Amino acid sequence: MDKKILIVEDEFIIAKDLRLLLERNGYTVCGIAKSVTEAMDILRDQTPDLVLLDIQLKGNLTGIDLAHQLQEKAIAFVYLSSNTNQSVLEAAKSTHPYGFIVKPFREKDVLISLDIAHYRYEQNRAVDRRQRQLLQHALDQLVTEPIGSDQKLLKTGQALLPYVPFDCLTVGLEQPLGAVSVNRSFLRIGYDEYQTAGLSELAAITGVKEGALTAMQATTLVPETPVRFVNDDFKRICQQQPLRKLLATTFRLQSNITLPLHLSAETTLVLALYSRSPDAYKAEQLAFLSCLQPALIEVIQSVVAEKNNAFGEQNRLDTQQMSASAGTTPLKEIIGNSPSMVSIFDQLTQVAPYETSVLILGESGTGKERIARAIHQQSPRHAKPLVVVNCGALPANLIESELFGHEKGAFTGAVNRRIGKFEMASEGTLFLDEIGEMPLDLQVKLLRVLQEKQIERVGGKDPIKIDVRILAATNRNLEKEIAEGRFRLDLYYRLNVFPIVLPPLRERCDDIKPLANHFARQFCQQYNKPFLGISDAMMTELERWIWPGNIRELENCIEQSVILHNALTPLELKRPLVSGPFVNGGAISAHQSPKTLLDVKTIQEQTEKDYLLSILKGTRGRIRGHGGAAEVLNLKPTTLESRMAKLGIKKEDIFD
Ligand SMILES: Nc1ncnc2c1ncn2[C@@H]1O[C@H](COP(=O)(O)OP(=O)(O)OP(=O)(O)O)[C@@H](O)[C@H]1O
Repeated sequence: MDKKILIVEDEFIIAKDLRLLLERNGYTVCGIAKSVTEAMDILRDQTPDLVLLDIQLKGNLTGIDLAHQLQEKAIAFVYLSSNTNQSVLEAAKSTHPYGFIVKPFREKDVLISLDIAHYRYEQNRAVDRRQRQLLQHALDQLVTEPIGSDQKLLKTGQALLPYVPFDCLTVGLEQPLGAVSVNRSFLRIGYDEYQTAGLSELAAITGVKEGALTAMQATTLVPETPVRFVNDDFKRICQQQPLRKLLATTFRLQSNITLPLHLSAETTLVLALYSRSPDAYKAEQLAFLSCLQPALIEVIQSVVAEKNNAFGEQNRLDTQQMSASAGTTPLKEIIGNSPSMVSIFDQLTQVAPYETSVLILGESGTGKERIARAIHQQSPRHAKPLVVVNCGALPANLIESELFGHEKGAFTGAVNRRIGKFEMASEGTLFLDEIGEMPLDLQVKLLRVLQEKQIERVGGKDPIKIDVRILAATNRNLEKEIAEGRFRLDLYYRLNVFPIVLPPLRERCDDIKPLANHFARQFCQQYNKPFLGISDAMMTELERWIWPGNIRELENCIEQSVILHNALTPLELKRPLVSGPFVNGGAISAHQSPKTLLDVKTIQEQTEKDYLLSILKGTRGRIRGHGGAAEVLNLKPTTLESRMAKLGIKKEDIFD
């Protein structure tokens, strides 16, 4: 075996037992630490293959704090705990452990968990190597591709996208004097659609003059090495760098990786990837990009060589919508172009080719099964079956034989031998829908099957090897289920290797229109009726509704309208949506994400209008003098009046 393990456990007896157990099975225990400080001391001299990590430790710091350090060092770790507190679980989950062993544990559980952790670690490394090779190849090809500079920069970003997804990519060149100019920004507005902005365009969108933008650029320091800013670090860097803050607020960006590419002794090109998720970027992704710096430098040098003035002089207002494949998604049957769906497509494309288990989470009717089907379709197993099991719909006494099969005579009524779903899905994919509904005793059996990769038919004697990829879904909050004792922590960790969280339809209003058109076209075809579009009135109603039943409810509503519609006119809503809360007031609501730069401006103006109105209401419409709105806002009264006129704020709005 010859693998080095570090045990971080403050209970002496457990730590000693673990040491004996591991050594008995050929592992080397390179140390036992009772606290994070002791563990860090050991890690200064030793690099273990894996760390067994208790969550509650002696001292102020917990195992979760150490996990963050281990992540940075790319050392695999497995939690060892009996803690089922929901917030602790959430925090532990966010550190992406390689496994979770629940105390008290059996020797076999520990050994299997370690095997799985090593396997996953090796697999991750192999995937990483393969991804790097593929990307290296794609970048090498780009060097000689005869395309324009913007297109080449964008294609460079697109090549990175499956490995390091982004919502906005900025490319800037550090001038010999030290100032950086953000010369090109590519804002992602669809799965494969981008809007390009130069410096002057950025000035137009943000309302900050070009001169002021240039001044902000001058204060933006270029990092020497690649850096990553997530969560609070991102907020902090935005406070220090006004240009970053401006980009972040304008495009709602929340995390970033910045990659300095040193083209020569004096010239550095800065490539920055931004995401709308606060913790989009992991340490591994930073390491991954760092390794690719030489290949990226070559591509950029080819751009600079082909078009020497590509950066310095091309900052004209230049709005372009660039699209590699005209707004299509990778999966035609999954409709959605909102930023959250684009992010789901990115995750799906990332995980589909591998053997990784995927846990799909989301409210009922958000499309979990559809995503599972798409993962199977995009995987190397697509020619083999996808078997779907609804764990919630099976009677408890039948579920075991349904999953694992049974031998003839195994129980009353078992007149023939029967193959279970695991065997049916052989070499394919098994989708365990509603996994949160599975009875506890079966969860234990399922975990063993997943770990040992073999099943036993009910009433059978010999184990049968299985080769199945597992996808699971639930609309339940599994952390809460665990905290309340209805779901096993270790099974959760086994399944939750790659979670995909589907947002409800009310959080992605941008998708309502394309989905409605898609369903209307589909049902018109099914009911043999002409499709002449959806009336504006109906679309407005659809976009205002909060959709408690999600996509399935929208689908039913459209079907009903198609059935009841018999005129050669656009589709109308035949039955009103039952009264309820509306979400959207105007053309672009706060719930919608900006799709174009114009949308960004509209949202900004709306926000400003709302803000000014709230102040004006507070001062009962008084603008001038002591306690007036101008004083509150620290503006000249004439400036405030002209802003009000520009935003169309009238007296009636203040007193309505
Ligand atoms: N993005 C999408 N594009 C087109 N149709 C979709 C999309 N998402 C879901 N649907 C449709 O909406 C309906 C509900 O989807 P699905 O059954 O996948 O949801 P679910 O989350 O698995 O629901 P449940 O939790 O109730 O099992 C289905 O008819 C599906 O075809």
